[in-house]
Amino acid sequence: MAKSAALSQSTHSQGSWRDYYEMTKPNVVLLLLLTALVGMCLSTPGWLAWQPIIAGLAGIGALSAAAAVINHVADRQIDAKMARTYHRPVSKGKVSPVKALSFAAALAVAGYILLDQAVNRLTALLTLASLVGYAFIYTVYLKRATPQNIVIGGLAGAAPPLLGWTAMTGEIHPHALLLVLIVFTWTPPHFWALAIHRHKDYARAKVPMLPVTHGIAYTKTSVLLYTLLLSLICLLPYLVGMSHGIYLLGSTALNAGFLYYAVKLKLAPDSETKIAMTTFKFSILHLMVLFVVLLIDHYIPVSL
Ligand code: HEM
Ligand SMILES: CC(C)=CCC/C(C)=C/CC/C(C)=C/COP(=O)(O)OP(=O)(O)O
Repeated sequence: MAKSAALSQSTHSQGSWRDYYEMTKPNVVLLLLLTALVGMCLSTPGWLAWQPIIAGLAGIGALSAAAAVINHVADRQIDAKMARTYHRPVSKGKVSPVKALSFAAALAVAGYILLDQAVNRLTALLTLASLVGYAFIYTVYLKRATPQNIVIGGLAGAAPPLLGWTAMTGEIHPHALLLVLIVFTWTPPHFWALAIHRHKDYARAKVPMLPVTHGIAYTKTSVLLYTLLLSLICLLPYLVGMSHGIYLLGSTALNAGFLYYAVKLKLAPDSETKIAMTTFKFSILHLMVLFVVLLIDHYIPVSL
């Protein structure tokens, strides 16, 4: 379903607010903000002041959204070749690259100034570094260069718990890095499950994602091994005394679920990719509930 013709630069219309909203990848940004909020709450024993929470989330959200918009511009040719993405506003020609980049610049400048002035400079700089990591290092370079693109590039998407933590304390704490490590390890099985389902898309667009370069069987094994690694890493918050009983039980149940799907995926025939999509969807539920459980456990510390 190649739609390269849709790239025609002469057909740009105004683009509706919906197009601009879609370019910010709102669902992804919402989950990123949940992980940032949990980083904020876990940084401090008691209740938090509202002002840095609101300013921190607005600033991190604006810079994340800006990164997503830049991704739409940088990837417009790739997106136009894939069934999943050909309808995106920039690849379809509904919003011009210049307008999209102006929107991204406005979001990025507003977000940076907000973080720098109303939160702290460390958080502003780390969030800007995450934008550069995702929008430029991952999107422009790694994505086209190596099947390890999302492993390395995943660091930017994993940063928000640390950004939330530094927003509250102004310091980089090992516990915050542990939360980053959890999201970092979660990213490969999250993405490769989808990439298995969409491997033909990526092959057509000549993007060297793991299922394209190393095959479906190897990618399934990688999903399973990273999910196993994730289950072990998720034990660390309990083992270092950062989290308690509710977290141990909740995270164990969630990781058992993720492992169940990863094993089912590995055992399914390579031609059957529906289970890959189920695994991908579960990965999103997994991370969302895991961070909610971290939050509940922080305020209700039950000893086990
Ligand atoms: C380099 C790292 C990552 C890659 C390559 C990646 C890739 C993807 C892709 C290709 C999709 C499908 C989007 C679509 O359906 O059009 C997706 C969906 C999603 N991702 Fe990721 N992801 C990454 C990191 C993250 C992180 C860190 C989070 C949140 C903490 C996240 C949250 C989500 C959510 C919530 C969706 C569903 C979006 C929707 O339904 O609109 N992802 N991801
Ligand atoms: C400031 C900060 C925290 C920045 C991080 C921003 C961010 C939106 C991270 C999420 C990662 C993500 C959705 C990758 C998919 O990109 P893709 O191009 O591989 O997927 P696509 O084909 O769906 O566009």
